[in-house]
Amino acid sequence: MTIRTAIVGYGNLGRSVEENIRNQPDMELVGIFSRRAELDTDTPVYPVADIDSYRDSVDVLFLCLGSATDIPEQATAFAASFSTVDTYDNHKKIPAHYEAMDEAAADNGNVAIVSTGWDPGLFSLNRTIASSIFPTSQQNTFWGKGVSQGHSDALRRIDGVKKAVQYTIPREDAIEAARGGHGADVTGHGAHLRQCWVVADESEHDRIREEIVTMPDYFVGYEVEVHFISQEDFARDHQGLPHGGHVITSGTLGGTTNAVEFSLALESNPDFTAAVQVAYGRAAYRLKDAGLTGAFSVLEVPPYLLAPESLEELLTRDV
Ligand SMILES: NC(=O)C1=CN([C@@H]2O[C@H](COP(=O)(O)OP(=O)(O)OC[C@H]3O[C@@H](n4cnc5c(N)ncnc54)[C@H](OP(=O)(O)O)[C@@H]3O)[C@@H](O)[C@H]2O)C=CC1
Ligand SMILES: N[C@@H](CCCC(=O)C(=O)O)C(=O)O
Repeated sequence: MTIRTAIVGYGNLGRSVEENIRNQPDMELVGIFSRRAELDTDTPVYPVADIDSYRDSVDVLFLCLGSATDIPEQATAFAASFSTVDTYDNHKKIPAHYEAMDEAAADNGNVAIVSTGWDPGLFSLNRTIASSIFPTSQQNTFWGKGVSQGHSDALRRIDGVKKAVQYTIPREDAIEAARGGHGADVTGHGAHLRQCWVVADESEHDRIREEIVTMPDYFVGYEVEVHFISQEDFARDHQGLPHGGHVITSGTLGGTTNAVEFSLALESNPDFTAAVQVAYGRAAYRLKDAGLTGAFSVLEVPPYLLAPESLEELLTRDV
């Protein structure tokens, strides 16, 4: 059995999904759908406007679009025609995204796995598992230092921005406080600096800075630095896409203090995010094959469905 996959949107994440699928034993890549006519790839490229004519030749469509504007505007139309897997990461709006994808997918007999990746994604799973272990717990999430693709995409959607990247920088003292069980006063907003490096014409700097610091969900409430630099400096200093972070949970059980920490250290945020997304693609295929439809979050997908191995093999190897 070969799962016939396709990609919509060919940026950092789309390129990493393409490369990842090449190494999957049970998947093939039918093509890439893009708004742009020409892409630098050997994979067949099709106009996204024609995507519906490929309904019968694609089992799972990977949505590799930006979360700031693309996914809210386009994702439900894709879910009406295909089983999909996305990495939508605007946390406040995930419940509404889930509901919209559920309706679009269920009405058309498809599966939509939403908000995979690592945060949301593997961090979400860990937050739920760790907090379920304790009757009461203290839980803190830290990101970085690294490139948030979601925040960088949001910067690039501002008119006049030619290039942009956003580094999320956590306060080390806040991480240590959480590890010591003293994270109660640590908030996500207070524990991170959002550092933006932007290329734009000088006449636009003031307006762009204002749009960044007032952007809801992404920047409001955080300490934000905005640095305008030249194309040359951007090309020299801001090509890497590392990231990572920690979910730290602690609680007391019968008078003893116990802690759980889940950490990621990623040399490439898109390569890792793509790897998670592709594994959930296998699950999407299997859920649909089992007759299920509608939206699923990572909390609702049994982990064995992610693996190419059989449940019997996993019981022997991993349990
Ligand atoms: N859940 C998680 O853990 C994570 C989630 N993400 C999510 O992934 C999303 C995508 O990130 P990323 O791939 O870095 O975003 P990009 O900005 O690289 O790509 C987003 C879209 O922009 C278009 N695009 C890309 N490059 C160009 C270009 N040179 N010129 C014009 N258009 C271009 C592509 O669409 P088209 O081909 O149609 O032009 C693409 O799908 C983020 O918004 C984030 O939300 C990322 C990391 C972790
Ligand atoms: N969704 C993030 C991954 C989690 C890190 C994060 O949320 C941040 O740096 O703000 C991303 O787009 O890179």
